Amino acid sequence: MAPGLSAPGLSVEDLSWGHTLPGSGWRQLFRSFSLTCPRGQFLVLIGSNGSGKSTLLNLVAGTLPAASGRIHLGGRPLHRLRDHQRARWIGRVMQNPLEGTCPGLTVAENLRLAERRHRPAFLAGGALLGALGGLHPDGADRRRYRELLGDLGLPLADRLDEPVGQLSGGQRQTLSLVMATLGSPDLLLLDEHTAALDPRAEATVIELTNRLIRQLGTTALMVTHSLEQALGHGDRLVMLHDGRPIGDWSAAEREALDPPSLRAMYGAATVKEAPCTVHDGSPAP
Ligand SMILES: Nc1ncnc2c1ncn2[C@@H]1O[C@H](COP(=O)(O)OP(=O)(O)OP(=O)(O)O)[C@@H](O)[C@H]1O
Repeated sequence: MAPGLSAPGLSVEDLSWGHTLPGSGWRQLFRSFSLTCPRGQFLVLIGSNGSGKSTLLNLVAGTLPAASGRIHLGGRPLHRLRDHQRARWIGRVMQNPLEGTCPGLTVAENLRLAERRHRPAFLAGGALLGALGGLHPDGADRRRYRELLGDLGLPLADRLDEPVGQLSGGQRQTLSLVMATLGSPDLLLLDEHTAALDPRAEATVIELTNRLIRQLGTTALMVTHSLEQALGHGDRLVMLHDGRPIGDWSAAEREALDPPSLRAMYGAATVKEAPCTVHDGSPAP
């Protein structure tokens, strides 16, 4: 388990959110949902289709407004911040490699863009000033990026001037991950970020994911459908069903599980009811 796990990380309290169903029905997906992750915890989220995994990430990221509830990150009330303020503290990688990067811009320009997102423009004397200059990376930027990518052992270090549209899906997802973690965000949200990759690229991206999370001490929520990933990565595994946590295991407790036992739990009929509130990865009573 990562060090410093007693510091405040992510806290979701009493979250409610629902959606209309085809026709005129209503489904209350999250009802008084709470989840606490100490700082630096790497939490893996699994669950059947429609169980609310991506929605939970969207609610935490603020891209979907919650009907009610409070979300704090490192003690900051995320639910009260504006989008650009939240973006400073949260890095995110989506499932589709095309979503996290701008294909027409080069690798260096994409990195520059990500850097600016984490340190947005500010007002001084009535004028809007870019905290880090323009979009075009200068010599110092390029040296920094080459060093960063080189230190991470990524061949992208030699491809700074290539348009991102020319990279493979795996390379784009690698770049998305580096971009998402560039400003050392307090929270990293990973939404099935390896699902569209071939096994080799998946292994590269998941290894880099582990390394970056540990290096930066970032709290992370990773959604996956891969039971192998769920059983092999992270400090804690939570299973959602119908907007409720129905399993919550520490890395040590997870060792008693295997893919067939997890798969069996996906069927609601075989699932033991669990309370809506889970804290710190301790086993549900
Ligand atoms: N913005 C939205 N408006 C209305 N309904 C939504 C919205 N976002 C999600 N939903 C609905 O909420 C439910 C949960 O969706 P969600 O994408 O969170 O599931 P999931 O667990 O991530 O599933 P999957 O594994 O298939 O990606 C679904 O029924 C979905 O249709």
